[in-house]
Amino acid sequence: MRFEIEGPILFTPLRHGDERGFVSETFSVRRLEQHTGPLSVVQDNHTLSRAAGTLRGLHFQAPPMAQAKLVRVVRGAAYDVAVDIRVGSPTYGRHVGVELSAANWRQFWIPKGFAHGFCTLEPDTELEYKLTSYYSPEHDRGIAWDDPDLAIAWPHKADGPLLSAKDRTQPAFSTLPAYFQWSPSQK
Ligand SMILES: Cc1cn([C@H]2C[C@H](O)[C@@H](COP(=O)(O)OP(=O)(O)O[C@H]3O[C@H](C)C(=O)[C@H](O)[C@H]3O)O2)c(=O)[nH]c1=O
Repeated sequence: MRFEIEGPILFTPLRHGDERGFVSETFSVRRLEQHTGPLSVVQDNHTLSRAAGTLRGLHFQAPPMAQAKLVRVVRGAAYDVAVDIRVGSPTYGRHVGVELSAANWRQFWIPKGFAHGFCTLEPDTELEYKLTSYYSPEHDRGIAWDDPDLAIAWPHKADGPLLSAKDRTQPAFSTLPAYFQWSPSQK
């Protein structure tokens, strides 16, 4: 599935079931490259968030260490969000939000030029996500999860999400430098 915002892709790999269970090709470069163009995955992350209502985001890495991400939930469920931060994009500042879960088996492709975050919907939620550039703390950047200009309807609890100290103090979207430029031909 594609969205009004050009770039993000949501898809569900097949699960080949039999009486033992199933086999699923959860990652295939040749299949993904048909939609994303040339791909070079260099890192795989696995995160565990113990409490439902844990929110990690909104994060991205600045060029030249910008990352495209392929996200899936292997246990539990999460509301996963990608925000268009490509200056000049007709959908600049708008976001796509999707529910990813071990049950729905969905995967979410988030190209470079997007900030990423998720809020868990169940306890002990685990995500695995593939990255096209290595982690670089010096290039780690963020935007406030609750920025009014982004107006993301996070499914956190009434008393607010569980956040890292870093995520409690991320800058406002309006202060974001032009890290990414949009171009019509971009995949
Ligand atoms: C992301 C990352 C973190 N770390 C270390 C650095 C810290 O010692 C510890 C926690 O890092 P941080 O608080 O940045 O982790 P998250 O809040 O989950 O950050 C991630 O959250 C959102 C969802 C993202 O898409 C990014 O991958 C990333 O920004 O793991 C590493 O060693 N390698 C890594 O790739």
